[in-house]
Amino acid sequence: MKQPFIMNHPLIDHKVTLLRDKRTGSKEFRALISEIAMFMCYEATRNLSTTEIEVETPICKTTAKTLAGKKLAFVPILRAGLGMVDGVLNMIPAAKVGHIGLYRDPVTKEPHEYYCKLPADVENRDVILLDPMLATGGSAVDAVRLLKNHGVKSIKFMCIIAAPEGLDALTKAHPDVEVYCAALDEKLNDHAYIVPGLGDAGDRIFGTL
Ligand SMILES: O=P(O)(O)OC[C@H]1O[C@H](OP(=O)(O)OP(=O)(O)O)[C@H](O)[C@@H]1O
Ligand SMILES: O=c1cc[nH]c(=O)[nH]1
Ligand SMILES: [Mg+2]
Repeated sequence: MKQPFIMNHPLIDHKVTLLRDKRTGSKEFRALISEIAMFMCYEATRNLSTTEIEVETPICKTTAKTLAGKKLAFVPILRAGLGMVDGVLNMIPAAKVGHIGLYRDPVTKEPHEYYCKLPADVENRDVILLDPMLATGGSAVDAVRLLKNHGVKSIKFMCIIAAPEGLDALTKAHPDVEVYCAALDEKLNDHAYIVPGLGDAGDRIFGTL
């Protein structure tokens, strides 16, 4: 089983603290989610393969690295995952974007799928699944299953805050998926919200509190 990659970086910790603050309004919240996603994308793409090409600088000809290998797709889990999309696209503008719509039933906490639109060639792409919150893990487990049912073989999951329960569920169900998170919190409360967490990410991004 792969260990989750916890960002552990002062700039990210600072931004996550601002996200947690209940006084942070939607405009700033959205900007912070996007910035954190951009930083995280840097780590999640660290092992992309490169190849040498010839390039002529104003000084001389040389060989230099360029991205090689498979193409990427970002797949946000609606709604909250949408907040991470512009940050990661800032880093990799050529990536395709798929969407998986899931909402968590407020009573059972089980995820329900309501939308799925993926790039036609998704099975040939490295997919980075995006959702700021990994709580019980139900939504992430289902989203990864959906991607695998579409033939995707290489999947990374990027979240901003994870609960130990969600990490456990995701790594048990999908041990092949690498997980990147900005912060690993303490636990879930009786309503399956992350403690201390940041509240409901989707509602805070879209102002639907
Ligand atoms: O790990 P889990 O227990 O499944 O919980 C995490 C899910 O809950 C939230 O979505 P929500 O259902 O609130 O939908 P929203 O993004 O539309 O607000 C969050 O964005 C995750 O998708
Ligand atoms: O703490 C939580 C749990 C699920 N979804 C959220 O947005 N926040
Ligand atoms: Mg929500």
